[in-house]
Amino acid sequence: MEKIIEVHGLQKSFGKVQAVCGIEFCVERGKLFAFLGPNGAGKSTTIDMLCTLSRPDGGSALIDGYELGKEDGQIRKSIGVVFQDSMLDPLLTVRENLMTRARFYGMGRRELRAAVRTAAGTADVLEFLDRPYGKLSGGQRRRADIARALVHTPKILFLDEPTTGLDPRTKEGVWRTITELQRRTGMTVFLTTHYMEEAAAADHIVLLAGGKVAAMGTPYDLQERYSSDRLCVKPKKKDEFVEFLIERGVPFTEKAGVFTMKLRHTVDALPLLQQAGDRVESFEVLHGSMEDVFLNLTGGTFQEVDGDA
Ligand SMILES: Nc1ncnc2c1ncn2[C@@H]1O[C@H](COP(=O)(O)OP(=O)(O)OP(=O)(O)O)[C@@H](O)[C@H]1O
Repeated sequence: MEKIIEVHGLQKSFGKVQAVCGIEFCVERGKLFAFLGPNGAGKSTTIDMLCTLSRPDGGSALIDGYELGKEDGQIRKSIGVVFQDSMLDPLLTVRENLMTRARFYGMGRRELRAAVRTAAGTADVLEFLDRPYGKLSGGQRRRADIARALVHTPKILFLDEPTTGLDPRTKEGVWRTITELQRRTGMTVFLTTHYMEEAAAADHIVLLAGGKVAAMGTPYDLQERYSSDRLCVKPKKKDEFVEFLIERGVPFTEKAGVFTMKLRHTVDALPLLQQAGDRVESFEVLHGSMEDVFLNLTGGTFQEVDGDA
């Protein structure tokens, strides 16, 4: 697979605060890449450096084959960026905003109109193209922000928390726009998000904590390594079930009459349930989630999860 972003030992400090501490990672071309981490982990600082907005203190990065710090003009042509705070003029219509942006790229009149039409179609803003940006709803604004970032058909689209602050339905709509545009155009999308269901849809994840890479991999890899499935059992007789678990040395927790046991693999529930037989009134197997991965890795203990059952 071809790498479109390669980051080596990137560092940035603000006074005594080491925001980014020598991170290393790659992003493959055409993928949906999620950059995760708790507040203050260093995500925005990293994005600012990769987007040529702030100068790294050390390390290097190649973006679409161009060297950060030496070929920044080329990098700016290769990327589109949607920041947490919008850059559009509230008094201008969406079309006027997009035209203004497109002029930066030295397009001729015809090319300009076509670029605006394509970006508007891709980001699903055609319906309100001639309305002032300041009069749009939160979800419409986010789509217009995305259209602005697409106007010069970038190879990489950076989205810094694109769905934060939107109601669940609007969030779902904006998220659909992003995933559809990524699938249709094959564009590389570099996303930061605090929503784990969005992260779970990514092709690859890098999780940052305290300015360092805490983990990386596919959502599946991370869930396998840093979360565990759980078997929850409601027994017929509590005392008998406790005895059964202790006899077999199975660690458990109990809350309101429901016993929870960690599983290394989902199928490990089967022998335990078979042995427990009619001691069990009801049960369910809960799968490890990206939420668990995030909490395990950012809770201060960077330990791989051990299955206990
Ligand atoms: N311009 C700045 N001046 C001083 N400190 C800064 C500056 N920008 C960021 N920091 C500090 O650097 C650290 C990383 O911040 P950053 O904004 O990159 O985190 P983040 O992962 O993007 O967080 P969030 O999820 O809240 O957006 C934090 O401790 C922050 O306070």
